Amino acid sequence: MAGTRILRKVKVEGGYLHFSSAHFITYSGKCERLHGHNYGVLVEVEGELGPDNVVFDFTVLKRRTKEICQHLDHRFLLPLHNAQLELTRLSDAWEIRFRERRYVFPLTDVVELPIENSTAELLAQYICEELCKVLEEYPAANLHTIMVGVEEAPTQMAYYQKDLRS
Ligand SMILES: Nc1nc2c(c(=O)[nH]1)N=C([C@H](O)[C@H](O)COP(=O)(O)OP(=O)(O)OP(=O)(O)O)CN2
Repeated sequence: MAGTRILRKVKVEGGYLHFSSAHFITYSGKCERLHGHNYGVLVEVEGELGPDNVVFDFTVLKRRTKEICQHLDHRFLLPLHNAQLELTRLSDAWEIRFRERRYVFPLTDVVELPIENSTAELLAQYICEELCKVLEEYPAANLHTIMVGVEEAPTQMAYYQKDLRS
């Protein structure tokens, strides 16, 4: 029917869309012990068909998501806006204090993230916002939403979805 809007989805997942990082989160006034995850990432983009009969090019989406994963890979995920942590940037290291606990990580081993906590939810949001910056380089008038999922383990995943039309 003329004028009917058909929405489609493309998804990239698996392969090299992963990162292995160390972290801890704070919750309920407590702080987890330092540990790591092999995180998996998925991205879904929803929209109408573009001029090349694709919603968004898988190849580009994978490559740009991989770049973000590489930025996080083999690093300690430092939540810069966590009010429960006392953070001090030394000349060569980040010092992190939570009550009597004290961690010191070399700057080279840390990725500084503009988030409150390195939960899967906020990591998904961070990756999504970084991808949105990247998408500005491509024609995107046909796109409606983008969703990023971050898998901490096969049993647990968090998603963040953003409306690209508002
Ligand atoms: N909604 C969320 N809940 C939790 C998050 C999160 O990011 N979002 N994160 C954690 C912890 O960081 C933790 O790494 C995962 O906790 P948990 O699955 O309990 O830990 P285990 O791997 O030890 O669990 P088992 O499956 O029992 O081995 C917690 N919650």
